[in-house]
Amino acid sequence: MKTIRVVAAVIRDGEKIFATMRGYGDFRGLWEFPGGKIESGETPQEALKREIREELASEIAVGELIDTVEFDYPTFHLSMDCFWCQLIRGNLELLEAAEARWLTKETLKSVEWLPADLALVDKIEKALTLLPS
Ligand SMILES: Nc1nc2c([nH]c(=O)n2[C@H]2C[C@H](O)[C@@H](COP(=O)(O)OP(=O)(O)OP(=O)(O)O)O2)c(=O)[nH]1
Ligand SMILES: [Mg+2]
Repeated sequence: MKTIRVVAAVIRDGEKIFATMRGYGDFRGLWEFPGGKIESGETPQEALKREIREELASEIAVGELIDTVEFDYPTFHLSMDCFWCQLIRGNLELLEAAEARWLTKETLKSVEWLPADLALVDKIEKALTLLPS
């Protein structure tokens, strides 16, 4: 099975996390973290900054790796590096996504996530619970 290498940005602002809904394709209507496929010659961090420019017309700072998600979809294997990120510049314009929300630990599971994201969302929920208040 072919492996697709993807990077995803978990953009955090205090207690809130930014999530987007896919507006097209097989996963239309499901929620994800913005990002996309790593192109040849790019580091994951470079790919992520490029994707956020392309999808959201914004600049991010890429922080620590949260997790590398490994997930078998029916037609491909997904290997996805997920990073904590912060917005540096721009207004997170939805150039591709159908919808976006800032979610808190209370509302993180109120949207329907892509199947590969469920374990990651658990990890993020725990991290948000441990934030100093
Ligand atoms: N960006 C992103 N992709 C995810 C997540 N979870 C998940 O299973 N995926 C899958 C869906 C896609 O099959 C794959 C790559 O995502 P993508 O469609 O964003 O790639 P891309 O931005 O390069 O878009 P394209 O040019 O290929 O249309 O990763 C997630 O949280 N964020
Ligand atoms: Mg994308």
